[in-house]
Amino acid sequence: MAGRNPSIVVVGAGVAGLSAAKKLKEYGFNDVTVLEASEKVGGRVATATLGNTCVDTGAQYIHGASEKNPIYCLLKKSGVLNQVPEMGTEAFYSNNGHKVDADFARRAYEAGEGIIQYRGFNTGKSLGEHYAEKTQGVIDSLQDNDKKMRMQSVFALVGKDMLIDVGASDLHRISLDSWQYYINMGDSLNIAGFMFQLVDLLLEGFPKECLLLKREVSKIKWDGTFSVAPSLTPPPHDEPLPAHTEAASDEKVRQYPVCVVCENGEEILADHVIVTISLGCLKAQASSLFIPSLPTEKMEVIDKLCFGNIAKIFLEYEEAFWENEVGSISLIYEDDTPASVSTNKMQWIKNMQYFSVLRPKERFGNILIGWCPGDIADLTETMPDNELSTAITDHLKMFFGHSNIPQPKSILCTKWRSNKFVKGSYAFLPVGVDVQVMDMLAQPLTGSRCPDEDLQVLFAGEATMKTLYGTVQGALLSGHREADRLAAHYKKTAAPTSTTSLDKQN
Ligand SMILES: Cc1cc2nc3c(=O)[nH]c(=O)nc-3n(C[C@H](O)[C@H](O)[C@H](O)COP(=O)(O)OP(=O)(O)OC[C@H]3O[C@@H](n4cnc5c(N)ncnc54)[C@H](O)[C@@H]3O)c2cc1C
Repeated sequence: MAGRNPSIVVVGAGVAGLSAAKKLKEYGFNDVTVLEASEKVGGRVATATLGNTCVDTGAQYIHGASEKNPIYCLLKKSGVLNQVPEMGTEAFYSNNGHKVDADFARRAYEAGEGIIQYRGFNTGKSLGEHYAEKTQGVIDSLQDNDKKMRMQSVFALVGKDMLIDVGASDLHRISLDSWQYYINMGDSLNIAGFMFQLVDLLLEGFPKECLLLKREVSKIKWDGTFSVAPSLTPPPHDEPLPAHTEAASDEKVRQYPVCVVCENGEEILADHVIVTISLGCLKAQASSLFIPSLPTEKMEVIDKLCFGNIAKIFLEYEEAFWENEVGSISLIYEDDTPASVSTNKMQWIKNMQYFSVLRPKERFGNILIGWCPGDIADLTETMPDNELSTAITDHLKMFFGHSNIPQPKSILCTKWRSNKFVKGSYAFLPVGVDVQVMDMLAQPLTGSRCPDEDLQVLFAGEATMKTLYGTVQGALLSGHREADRLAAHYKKTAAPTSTTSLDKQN
């Protein structure tokens, strides 16, 4: 196969799919087709309109805003980061209707973060077990009962926020060893309202005709021999149609090992397919999507890994009821304890403890984003807007200690779990599963005729990166990894481009 111009299909136009396609083009592969099921590109980097504003319904933080992070570098180079405002201050309120001393809350919060961000190495324990044990140690060491209570409630807040970071419903389900290979690229930077520009940057220079929207892939047939008559063989997208010559009609029938079938009946033959659909979609469809079926080990990994969910609830107000410099509002239940950090659908509102402010006001108006995790996010997706709006308003009134908090003029709740083409937010590692299984998910499938050489089905996407899963940079680098794999296969080297220097860091 080496020596011929391979046909490569990329399934999914999220960050992983787009970055794979862009990198393949940079390597000089010129028969690359991206098939995207929905009518938009970007996947979990997404926007929606609220009032007159465009909001990021998916990713909005650069986790690790440093030169080590290719997303940070890309957005910095393009000037996007110059538009991002300061984060703003943190405000804390208690369910007694009082403001909590921000210095105390911040210090207690940092102490809790120090404990919860522990990286376990083959402990086999849950994050919940570890967190309850270590925070109890700190609380026991305090003399003052009032301080014990206050500290405990902030530790619980840290635990609840962690559920949002992971997309889970219970700290006891999350493996303490989740981050043993994780690359810490630095502090997080909130770029709410600006993340989507990343998608435009990834699309730059990518031929539009190679990107096919509303193409839901329903079958990936591999390890076969598929062919079209020579005259029907489609030319690479950026080449003109060949003149119909003697040589062309003498050409042998070209054979491909892969046939990608779309829901609309279209079939695209390929030498390689890079599958970038989410773990949530793999869980739902892997058993019927691939013909022949995926190997048992890969199916087991898909089954074992968890795919969480979070909801972002955008609340737009006529006037802000928070102070101008505030960037986030945290709500503390005084009787919460770190040992009890898990969700309870009957009391779902108790997991609406974190609100970020969409800044700057001049650009976005008065918008708060309420966040909630796991099964609470699943629940809010199903709730009518007016019910959500009333419950959240009453909740805020209780914490702010006054009744003149208005109803939002508009509300928008994300629906990632019910999104057929995503089915949740991001992957997480449950207790008892070794994070190295993500390497198995990333393992390509080779044809049975020539297993050492015949790369056919490749896998990218955030859940295939044990060092960076759940992030945009994880998705981007997984796409590059698979493009590099094909380039190595064909012994190609990348043409020097603007993004190449970023990739070298990895
Ligand atoms: C609410 C939310 C907040 C987040 N916040 C952050 C954050 O602040 N920072 C951060 O770094 N990360 C964040 N993430 C995670 C980050 O967005 C993802 O890790 C990343 O975008 C995943 O990219 P991907 O390409 O792997 O997958 P996806 O974005 O899911 O792309 C897969 C694509 O495949 C398409 N597809 C699915 N099925 C088919 C099919 N059968 N045929 C064809 N196409 C198909 C989908 O439509 C989709 O476009 C967040 C995610 C969510 C949901």
